[in-house]
Amino acid sequence: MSDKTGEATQQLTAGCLQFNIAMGDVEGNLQKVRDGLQALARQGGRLAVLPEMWSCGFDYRNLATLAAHTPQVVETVAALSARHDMVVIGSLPELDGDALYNTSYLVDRGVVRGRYRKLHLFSPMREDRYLQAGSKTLVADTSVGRIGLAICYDLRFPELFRRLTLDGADVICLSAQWPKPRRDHWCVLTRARAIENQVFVLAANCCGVQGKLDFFGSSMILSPRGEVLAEAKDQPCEVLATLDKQAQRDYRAAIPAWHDRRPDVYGVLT
Ligand SMILES: O=C(O)CCC(=O)C(=O)O
Repeated sequence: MSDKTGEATQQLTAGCLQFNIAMGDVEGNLQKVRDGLQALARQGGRLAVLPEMWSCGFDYRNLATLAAHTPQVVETVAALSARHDMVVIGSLPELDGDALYNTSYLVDRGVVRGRYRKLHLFSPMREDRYLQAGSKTLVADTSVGRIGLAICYDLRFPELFRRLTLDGADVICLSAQWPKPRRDHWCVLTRARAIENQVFVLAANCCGVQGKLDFFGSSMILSPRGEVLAEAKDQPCEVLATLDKQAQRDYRAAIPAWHDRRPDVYGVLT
């Protein structure tokens, strides 16, 4: 599919942490992540994906104050990722000057390898009034392979996932707070993005109630064939699966949709 595989690990144990995000409670949420990463590490996890805005939720009124904690939160996550020999990905509020972003941080064994600012802000919930949109995609080489990042509503934009795959991602990690009643969209779209790009998709959602919103969980790990390798129910938990990179390469060779594309006719993506 791409010669930029960034191949590091043939068999990768990877997981999503699903929990109930307590609005505004940075220390409480951080403790859930400490516990969850430890549980994943005990089961051999080398890659962990956390939900969207996991440190505090969308507490818009206090977001600038809460975002001021983010550098410290990222430092703590970096220390945990080093201790557990892990790549950890999840979105947090980021304050840059006066601007606030919904930013996914990719931390690899103690080092921040990249940041991705959410491109598509969810206007039905006024995210675009409080936050600035990013303007760049991110695919990074890590100790577990080449990883592309996306956040929640981004899932509805196949062009982004195609771009990440064109840039060599073999795993795409999505942090989300995807509420009821749109579970069917979540299930279909995570699967579609995996199948159409022949990538692994790790999609971490939150669960429980936050204000008026009720979250169904269903964090997912999908194979490049679209098989559901692991799926959470609606309670706090971690889900894990083994990602077989050789099987991914074999499948891409067997169904060579990538080579058979016709961007000369229909696409500007090259
Ligand atoms: O697209 C959806 O249905 C949910 C998106 C969302 O809640 C978000 O991006 O925060």
